[in-house]
Amino acid sequence: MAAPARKTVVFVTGNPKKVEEVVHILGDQFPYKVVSKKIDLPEYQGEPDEVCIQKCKEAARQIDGPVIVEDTCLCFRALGGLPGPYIKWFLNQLQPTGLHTLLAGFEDKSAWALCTFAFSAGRGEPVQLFRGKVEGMIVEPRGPPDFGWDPCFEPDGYDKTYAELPKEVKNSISHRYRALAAMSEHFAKINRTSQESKKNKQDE
Ligand SMILES: O=c1nc[nH]c2c1ncn2[C@H]1C[C@H](O)[C@@H](COP(=O)(O)OP(=O)(O)OP(=O)(O)O)O1
Ligand SMILES: [Mg+2]
Repeated sequence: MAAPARKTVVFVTGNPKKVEEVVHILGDQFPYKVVSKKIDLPEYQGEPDEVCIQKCKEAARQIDGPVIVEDTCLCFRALGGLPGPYIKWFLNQLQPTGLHTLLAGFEDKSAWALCTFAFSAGRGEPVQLFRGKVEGMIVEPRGPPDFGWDPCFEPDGYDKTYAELPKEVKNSISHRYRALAAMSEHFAKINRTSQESKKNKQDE
């Protein structure tokens, strides 16, 4: 018998680099078939969880079916966690070099990258969040400027920036990897539970 078709979930993002990494990280292990749709959702303000919930509700409203979205923060310890969810505007105006200079007056160059994925089964359905965090340092940019602030973020335990690390390495340790691992684990658990209950019914 053919395997049942996997359900589809739409990853809504305006950022093709995120899509590349998500596809690479998930491979075909994820219970849903992920397709991406390029929509620039509003850049909401607030705490990271709140931003993600609003973003996901808007995506579910537009797609009218299962969706995932994600929001990425880069938080400087010396600045009390800013730019955080506003990193996109800081990066646009300052480039990675300027992000490093922003900390010139501070001894503490530590930062953390936080990725939050949000899932909703459809319009009006609840939103579930999955988070991944990586601690590191803000350094003078090194490596190819292919993706956002990658050249100025050096994850703890490595002497290379995200931009200098091979893609396979970034994608096996990153904030995005960790958040996706949490999301995959959640859906794998749901799948196991529903298969067990099906089996129990058959055995009755
Ligand atoms: O792994 C990353 N490595 C380097 N830079 C990154 C990464 N992940 C996001 N970024 C950049 C993109 C954007 O300048 C900001 C997050 O803003 P964020 O709103 O989440 O992304 P976005 O607007 O580009 O795409 P989306 O349509 O999914 O909201 O940090
Ligand atoms: Mg955005």
